[in-house]
Amino acid sequence: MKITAPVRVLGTMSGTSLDGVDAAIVLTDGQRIEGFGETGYRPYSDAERAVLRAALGHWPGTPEVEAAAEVVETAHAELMSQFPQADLIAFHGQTLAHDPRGRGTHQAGNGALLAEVLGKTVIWDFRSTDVEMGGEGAPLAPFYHFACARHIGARDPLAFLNLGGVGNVTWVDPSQPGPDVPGACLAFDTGPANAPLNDLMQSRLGLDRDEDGALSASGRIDEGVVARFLEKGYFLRMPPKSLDRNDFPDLAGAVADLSDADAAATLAACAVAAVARGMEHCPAPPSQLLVTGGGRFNGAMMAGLARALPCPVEPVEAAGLDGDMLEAQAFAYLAARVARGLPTSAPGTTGVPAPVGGGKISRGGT
Ligand SMILES: Nc1ncnc2c1ncn2[C@@H]1O[C@H](COP(=O)(O)OP(=O)(O)OP(=O)(O)O)[C@@H](O)[C@H]1O
Ligand SMILES: CC(=O)N[C@H]1[C@@H]2OC[C@@H](O2)[C@@H](O)[C@@H]1O[C@H](C)C(=O)O
Repeated sequence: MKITAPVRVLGTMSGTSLDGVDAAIVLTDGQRIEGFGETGYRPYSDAERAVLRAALGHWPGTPEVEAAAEVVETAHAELMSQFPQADLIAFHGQTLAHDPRGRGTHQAGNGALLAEVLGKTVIWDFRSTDVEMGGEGAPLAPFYHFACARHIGARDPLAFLNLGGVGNVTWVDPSQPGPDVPGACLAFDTGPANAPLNDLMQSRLGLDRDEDGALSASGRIDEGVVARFLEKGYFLRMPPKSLDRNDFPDLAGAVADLSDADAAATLAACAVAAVARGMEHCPAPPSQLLVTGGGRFNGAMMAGLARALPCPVEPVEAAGLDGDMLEAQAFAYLAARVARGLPTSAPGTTGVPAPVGGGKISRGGT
């Protein structure tokens, strides 16, 4: 479909936390955000999550990935069918393995199949082209962060932080003419965010997460563990740079001897310290840090960020945005850009040598 005016794009995202699929409608022409529409969520069942978890780190062609793809496709088809009003659909899929400098990047799920089942145009496989062109393939939300900065009327540089399973930050200068020009965006993954804490809660207490960060807030931070964590090579690399969910396998072992509360406090502090270290790369001090993703509900992480950073730290809701849906919206926005032939990443966001548009377009119906 050729976009010339704003269309209703349904964006979907299945994040590294493996909790479920988010869906959100954005009215956009791929440049401006004209409005927001309905949203939805389809959680994975425990059995489905186990299939996804078993496929983490595996590559296409393995039975683990095939089983995961089926789970992802079924969940997305169910959720997407609840949005008959969508003109266009964005399907991110589930990242199972991400190794941009080695084997590439893989998001499970076949968008062509979804296009056929739903009878609508589906845009998918957003990351491969960027990686093929020498980029990190992630993060991809930054161009949408730029559009959000414009949408909320920001004039001074600001930063968006996503605290999902992994953390990623985008420094944005909304006074630039577009997200792909040099100096408009600097983005990268900050480090592990909720994933190690979730894994700790699961293995020690059989819980999915540290609700509101209560356990983290009750413990004592082991500063030695945090200091050793910051010595990892990843933090010495200049951005742009990206991570796979399980790129810090030693972190669980580093808190193994601590009490539940102290281990949780220390893992939350590692997530915060990684962000604070990352923010040192900002080209100019941001006027504020707007936090999206589930970690904005973790009181210990938010308090830690407020202590560590010189600028105000607030959830994106403070600016009228929806922190539960921002990433699903981001892929809706990127799909509109793909449909228009506009770039979706740039040297400042993924390290790709020149702005590039990713995404496969699969047409459904007649
Ligand atoms: N009320 C809450 N209290 C504490 N933590 C929470 C709460 N709600 C969500 N979280 C944390 O946020 C995580 C989900 O965040 P989100 O949905 O942003 O991640 P994701 O999109 O799966 O990951 P990514 O952005 O890395 O792909 C949960 O797994 C949990 O750790
Ligand atoms: C390879 C991949 O799926 N990366 C995710 C992950 O989750 C957070 C962080 O790591 C970010 O790089 C990215 O997701 C967001 C939505 C992005 O591309 O902007």
